[in-house]
Amino acid sequence: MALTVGLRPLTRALLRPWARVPGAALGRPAAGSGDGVRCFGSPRVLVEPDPAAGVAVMKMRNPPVNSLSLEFLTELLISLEKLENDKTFRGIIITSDCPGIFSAGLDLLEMYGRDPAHCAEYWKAVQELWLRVYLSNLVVIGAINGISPAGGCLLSLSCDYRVLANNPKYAIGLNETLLGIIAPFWFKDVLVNTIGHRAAERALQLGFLFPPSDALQVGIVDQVVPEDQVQSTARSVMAQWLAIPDHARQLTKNLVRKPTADRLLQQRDADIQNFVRFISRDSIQKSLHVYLEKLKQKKG
Ligand SMILES: CC/C=C\CCC/C=C/C(=O)SCCNC(=O)CCNC(=O)[C@H](O)C(C)(C)COP(=O)(O)OP(=O)(O)OC[C@H]1O[C@@H](n2cnc3c(N)ncnc32)[C@H](O)[C@@H]1OP(=O)(O)O
Repeated sequence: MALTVGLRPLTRALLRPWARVPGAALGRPAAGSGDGVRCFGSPRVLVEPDPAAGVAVMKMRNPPVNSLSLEFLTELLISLEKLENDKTFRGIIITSDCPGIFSAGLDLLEMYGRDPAHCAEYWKAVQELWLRVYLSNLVVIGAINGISPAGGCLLSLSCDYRVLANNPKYAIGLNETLLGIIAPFWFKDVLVNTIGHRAAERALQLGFLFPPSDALQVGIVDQVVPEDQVQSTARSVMAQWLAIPDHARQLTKNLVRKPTADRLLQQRDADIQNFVRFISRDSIQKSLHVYLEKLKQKKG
């Protein structure tokens, strides 16, 4: 899938070929490789390749909470595009390097107090990441090792399979209404596709964040395992998926997912304009302010 990112110079600069990880991560041998295979990535995305298996583990590390800022989204896109275009890889495992947090979702500071042009650029990058993950030709498995609200949940839902760590704190769901905002139609579509219409209707309106047992029951994740088994389980599941011939699996995935993706592809600009109009409203900015203050006060 050819994707073009209409970004400003700052973010375009990040789209240079395959930045190497600075500092300690640079050239660190990939876990379990033992043969000099090197990790690569960018400041916020660490990629551990296992070429023999055809698998790469992509670790998100945008501390403290892996919020999906514009820069982070851009780095994720670069990593995904690189892996997609490298015939070595047939599957990726997306996981977090931030303890207890998979991703806190979209970065509220990219939507609060920003001008319309920035909000538009940000939303375009959010769309781009979703399309890239959702329509990836690779097998994409989410090894969800932390809480995963809103945009973090969308990222998880866009994987082909989700393994969640069994920790009651690791809730997952589209909780936008709790912030006084709404999940866009394509977030909603993916949830409906995953858990069904009625369950999605309740979950979306009430902003449910499902703890692991409920998440499994409703089907928002495929498997719940002890925390120390998340990565190994994701690996075993990957092996099952990779046993299927790529062309057959890819065409089938496309058949199933294309209609959902097309709904956004047919109206991307209108969706951006709608987002900008919505998020710029005084009442929505006030809601975001209140929510951000709550997050601050929680710290005491
Ligand atoms: C038409 C369509 C219109 C709109 C569509 C918009 C769709 C939006 C989708 C989204 O994803 S909105 C984001 C939803 N996310 C959340 O609700 C999660 C909020 N965060 C939390 O609940 C908690 O931070 C936590 C993830 C449970 C982690 O808790 P912890 O106690 O470990 O950390 P703390 O709360 O102290 O946070 C540390 C630090 O990070 C800031 N933070 C947290 N989340 C975000 C975020 N999503 N964006 C930006 N910043 C975030 C938090 O304020 C703290 O900052 P500080 O250190 O400066 O105080």
